[in-house]
Amino acid sequence: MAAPAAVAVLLLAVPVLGMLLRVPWARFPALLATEASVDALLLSLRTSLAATALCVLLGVPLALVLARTRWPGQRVVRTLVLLPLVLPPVVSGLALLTTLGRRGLLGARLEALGIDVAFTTAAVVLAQTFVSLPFLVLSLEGAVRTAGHRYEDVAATLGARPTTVLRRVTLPLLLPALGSGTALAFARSLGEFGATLTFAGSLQGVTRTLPLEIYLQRETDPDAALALSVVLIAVAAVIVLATQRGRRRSPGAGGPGAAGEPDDAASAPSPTGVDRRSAPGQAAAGAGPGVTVSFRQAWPDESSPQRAPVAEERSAPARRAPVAEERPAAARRALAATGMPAAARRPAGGGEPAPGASIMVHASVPERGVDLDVELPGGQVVAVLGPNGAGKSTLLGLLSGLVRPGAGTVRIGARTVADDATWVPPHARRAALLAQEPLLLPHLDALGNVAFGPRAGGVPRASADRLARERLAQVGAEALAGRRPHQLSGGQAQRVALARALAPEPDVLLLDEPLSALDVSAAVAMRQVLRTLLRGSGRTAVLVTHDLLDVLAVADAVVVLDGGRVVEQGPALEVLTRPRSAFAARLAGVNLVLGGLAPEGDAVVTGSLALHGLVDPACQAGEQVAATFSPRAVSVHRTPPGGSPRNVVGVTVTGLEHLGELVRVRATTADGHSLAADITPAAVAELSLQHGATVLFSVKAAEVTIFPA
Ligand SMILES: Nc1ncnc2c1ncn2[C@@H]1O[C@H](COP(=O)(O)OP(=O)(O)OP(=O)(O)O)[C@@H](O)[C@H]1O
Repeated sequence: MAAPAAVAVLLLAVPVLGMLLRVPWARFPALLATEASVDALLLSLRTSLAATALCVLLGVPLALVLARTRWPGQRVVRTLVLLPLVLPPVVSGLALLTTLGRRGLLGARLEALGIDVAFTTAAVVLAQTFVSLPFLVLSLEGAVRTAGHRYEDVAATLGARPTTVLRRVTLPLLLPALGSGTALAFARSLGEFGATLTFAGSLQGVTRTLPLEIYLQRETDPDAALALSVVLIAVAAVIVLATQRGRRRSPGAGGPGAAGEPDDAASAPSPTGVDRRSAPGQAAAGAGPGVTVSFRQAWPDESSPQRAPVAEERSAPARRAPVAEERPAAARRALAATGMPAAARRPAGGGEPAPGASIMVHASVPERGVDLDVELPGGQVVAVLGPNGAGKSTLLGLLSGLVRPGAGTVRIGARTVADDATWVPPHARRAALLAQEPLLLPHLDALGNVAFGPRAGGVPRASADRLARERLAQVGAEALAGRRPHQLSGGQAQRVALARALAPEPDVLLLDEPLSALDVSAAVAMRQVLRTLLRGSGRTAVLVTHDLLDVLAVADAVVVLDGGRVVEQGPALEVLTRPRSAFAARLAGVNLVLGGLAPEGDAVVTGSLALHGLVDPACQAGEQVAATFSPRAVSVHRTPPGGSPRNVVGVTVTGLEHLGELVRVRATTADGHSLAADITPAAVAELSLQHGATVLFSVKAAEVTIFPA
C-alpha cells in the first residue's frame, strides 16, 4: 500500500519540484515585471474574479434547485451542467464559438445588434465560467443534499421565519461548501486555457490570460514562462490550502458523539477549572432567583394564513394568545424584572405554571395512509406508541406543520393551525420539535443554539443568552455553553437540544424518539432530565417512543397507533394495566385476547377460543371485551393437564426467546392468536420444545382479567 502511495505522491510532486529548481530565482522579479506578464496577470485576475462571481450568482440557485426540487428532465439538466467537467476544454471553446461566434447561432443575431462576444474579454469570462460552473454546482449540490431539510425544519419549529432560516441556518450551513466551491471555481478559471484560446483568442491585455502568456513565452522566453508558472502554482496552492483549512474547520466535520467524551454534561471542565458537577435540579436552583424566570416567545398568534407579520402582532397584544391571563401575578412581576418585553415572556418550569395547550388532530394524510383522531387535554405528557410505520412521526408532523393534512383539522389550544381554509406555518405554531438526532446548528455553540429560538422571536441578545443559560442549567449542561456541537457527546448534544426546544416556551413540545440514538447510560441520564422537566410541569408534550421505560418515566397518557390509525388511547396506567391493542399488550408484557363476552358472562370468546377469567362488572354479554394474562401464568404441556379447572389452548410454537432466567415461548393458536408463556429452561428441555412443536398452553381462570375493550 505504502509503495504505490509514495509513487503517486512522487508522480505529482516531482515535476513541480523539478520546475521550481529550474526557475531563475535571481531574475524572478524582473521576469514578472514585463508589460506582457503584468497584463496577463491582471487580466487573469480580473476575468477569473468576474467568472467566479458569475458562478456564484448562477451556481448557488442552480445547486439549490437541483438539490431541493424534483421535476421532469432534472437528470438531463444535471448531466448538462456537469458535462464541461469531462469535456476537453478545446471542445468547450469550440461549442462556445459555434454558438456565440460571429457566424454562430446566437452570435450572428448579437452581431446584428452590434454586440460582439467572441475574441473579447467577455469571451474569456464566458469561457472560464463555462468550465468552472460545474465545480461550484457539484460541491454545493452535494452539501445541500447531505444537509437535507432537517436543520431548517427544526429551526422553523423553534419559531424562525423562512428568511431567518435562510440567513441563520441554510447559508451558514452551506458556507464551507460554498467557500470550497468558490475557491475551486476561481482556481479553475485562473488555469483555463483551451476554451479561452479557442473562443477568445490571444490578444495581449484583452484576451491573453496567464496560461496563454505562459504558453506563448514558452517558445520565446522559457525563463519567463517558468516564472509565470510559479505564480500560477502559488495561487493554486494557496487556494487548495485554504479549501483544506476550510474543510477541517467545517462545523459539520465532527458531529455529536465525539469518541471518548463523557456523557455527563457537568463533568466537562469549566473554563475556570472548577468542578461544576451538579444534578439538573441543583443546577437550576443554583441559577438564582434572578434567572428562574422564563419568557414567552414573541410568536405570532396565527390562526389563518392571512395573518399580519410578527412585528405588527408584537405591538398588538390584544390579538395575541391569552398569555397574560395564564400567568400568575407573582410570575408576571418576576418577568417584568427581566426587562424583556411583556409579550416575549412567560413563566415555565421551576415550579411556575408552564404553557400547556390542548391538542386536537382529526386529520388524514392519504399519501401516507394515515388518518388520525386524537384529542388530548393540555398540560399532559403523552406517549405515542406503535410499530414502525404506524404514523407516529406523521402525527408530530401534523402538529409541527412539517406535514400538511390532505383533509381535516389540527388544533393547538384555542388555535386552529390547519384545516381546509387555514394553514399556520411551522414557525408560527409554537410547537417545538426535538428529533431523534440533536440537530444542533454546527456553526453555533451550545449557548447560541439554545438562544436561537428566542432570538428568532425577536428577544434581544442579552436576554436570549440569559434565558439560554437558564435552560442549559435546567438540563445540567451549563458548563457546555461555549462548546460547539462537534465537541459534545451524543447525550450532551441531546440535552442541549432539549434546552433549545424549551427555550422559546412552546405551547407543545414534540419529542420524536429523543433517546433512541443514545447509548444506554446517556439514555438513562436523558430520561431523568425529561422526567424532571416534564413530569407534572404543566407542559404539553408529545413523546414518540418504543420504550416502556420512557412511558413509565414521563407519560401521563398513551396513544397507540397502528396502520395509520389510533387503536388505543387513555391514561398511561390504564393502557399498561389494561391494554386493548396488541402493541400495548406487548409493551406491557402481557397476553391479550380480544373477543365478545360469552352469554354466560364468564369468558371471552373469539373463533374457537374461549378464555374464562375474572370479569369486570362493567362488561356486558355479547359486547367486545379484552382478556389479559401474564406469560408467567401460562404453563406448557404436551398432554392435557389435570387438577384445578384451567383454560387449555392448543398452540404451535413459533419461537423461543431467552428472557433473563426464563425462556419466552411464543406460539399461535389455530385461529392465529399470538400467545406467550414464560417457563424455565429446564421445562423447555423436558418438553423438548422447538419451533413448530404443537403443545398446550394452560392458564388458570383466576389469572385472566376480562374488561371492556
Ligand atoms: N415523506 C414521506 N412520504 C411518503 N410516505 C411517507 C413519508 N414518511 C413516512 N411515510 C409513510 O407514512 C407512514 C407513516 O410513517 P411514519 O414515519 O409516520 O411512521 P412511524 O410510526 O413514525 O414509524 P417509525 O417508528 O418507523 O419512525 C408509513 O407508511 C411511511 O412509509
